[in-house]
Amino acid sequence: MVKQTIQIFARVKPTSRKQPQGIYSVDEDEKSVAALEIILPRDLAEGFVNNKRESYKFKFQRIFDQESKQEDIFDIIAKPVAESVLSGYNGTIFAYGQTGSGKTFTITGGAERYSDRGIIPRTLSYIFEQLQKDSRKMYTTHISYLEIYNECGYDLLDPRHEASSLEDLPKVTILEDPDQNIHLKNLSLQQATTEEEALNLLFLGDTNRMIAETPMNQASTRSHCIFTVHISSKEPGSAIVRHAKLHLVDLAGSERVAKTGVGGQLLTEAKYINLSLHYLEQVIIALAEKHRSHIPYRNSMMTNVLRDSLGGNCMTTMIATLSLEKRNIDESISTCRFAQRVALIKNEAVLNEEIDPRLTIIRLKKEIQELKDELAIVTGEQRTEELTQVELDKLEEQIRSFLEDQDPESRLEVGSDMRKIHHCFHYLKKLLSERKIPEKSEPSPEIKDQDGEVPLKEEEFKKLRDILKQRDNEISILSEIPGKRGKEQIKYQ
Ligand SMILES: Nc1ncnc2c1ncn2[C@@H]1O[C@H](COP(=O)(O)OP(=O)(O)OP(=O)(O)O)[C@@H](O)[C@H]1O
Repeated sequence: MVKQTIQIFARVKPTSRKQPQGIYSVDEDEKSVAALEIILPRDLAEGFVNNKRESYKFKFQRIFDQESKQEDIFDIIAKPVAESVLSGYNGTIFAYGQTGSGKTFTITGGAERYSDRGIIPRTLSYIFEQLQKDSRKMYTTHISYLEIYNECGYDLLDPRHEASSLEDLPKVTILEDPDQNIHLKNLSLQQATTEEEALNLLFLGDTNRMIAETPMNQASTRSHCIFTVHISSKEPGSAIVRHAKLHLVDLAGSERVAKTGVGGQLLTEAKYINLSLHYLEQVIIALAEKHRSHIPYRNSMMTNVLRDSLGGNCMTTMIATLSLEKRNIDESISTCRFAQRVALIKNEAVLNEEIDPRLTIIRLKKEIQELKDELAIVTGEQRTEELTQVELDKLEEQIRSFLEDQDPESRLEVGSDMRKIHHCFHYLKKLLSERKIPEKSEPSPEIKDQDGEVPLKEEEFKKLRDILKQRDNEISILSEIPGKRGKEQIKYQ
């Protein structure tokens, strides 16, 4: 088991306009962590969150400033997570930040240059490279791509996506088993045997992804997307299979509704996004609190799906994307605050191992066959599953002649074949049930007298009474004739 708090990183998006001096500073000198200081411009400070403060300082594992390359992001953030997924642990990387701060650029990448490839294509490339190198194990890789839009789940890899409108597509729903494991109904798992196949699935999903335009961002994604790589591994000959999932999550923009200046459908979307991010925040607050027993995962689809990634069996990393321009200062501070809370959450990642039932059946079948072969050598006859009809008839004939035999010493010899022994009992039971079994006569209970002695039977009693009577007579005769008494006495001596 690996116990670890959620790792938090910050990435600052390059600004197109000339950046006013002193909006933020990065302090990398601190030993294990880096600090990002956001300095409030004088004209903004008044009426802001806390107008007495002039700056806000936030700690991160590392801060990627405007010049950082996609390659650095992969090497430092994603590669260690991909490595632990290859060893059998669950992993999650999620990007959180306001619209246009670079979440999609970081997770998926930009389409213009090859070097702009983001975490997903680079991770796929790395994973397949490692799988090819490792000949000790057999691996299977599947991809799923889930979009959560207005609290409903959609399968981005559903081939009907292009032909149907979103409402006509089957919704992905959450099922919970008795062990509280989450299963997603209607979310397909597509096998990918090569990097190319996996990349094609990513492109297919991205094409299907919901895109809407807002005044703030010309191509802003209004949904949460979870790209998942499922890896199973097994050593040849072993029945133990390891399963690990890697969630790469691009959340919808975290900005507050009021600022985006949208209405109608987009306002509805924004409310849903805000609500689900609010629930995400609630889960994170609950997890960060000590001794809190109830975590409100069930409030939204996203927190349900990411249940393991937040406070569960997973190694999780968050990337706070920041667009540190003057107009975005408040959103940037709120993103950093969110990250500080996330950093308090402890996860416990365990190796996800299970015994493959199919392989166990194959192994047991092989073992049974070997035992049958051994038995056939010892008994000289090939053992089949059931006794044949000829064998059954012969056995029943044997039982009947045993029952008819009057010799008390006679025996029923069927050998050590358990199938024959069982059949004997069944057959005897059948015979007994067909015949009327006489009811047993109850023996008369022995009645004890007051002294606890068992009374004599009537015949014995009669005999003894007669003897007693005879003795009485003799005594009375002897006592009547005194001379005769002495004579008798002499006679007995
Ligand atoms: N680090 C970066 N380097 C160069 N361009 C970037 C960087 N980050 C973002 N961009 C560009 O900024 C624009 C907005 O970025 P992106 O679409 O990734 O934002 P987002 O946070 O995903 O927004 P949304 O919430 O709408 O999904 C894109 O054109 C993207 O190419």
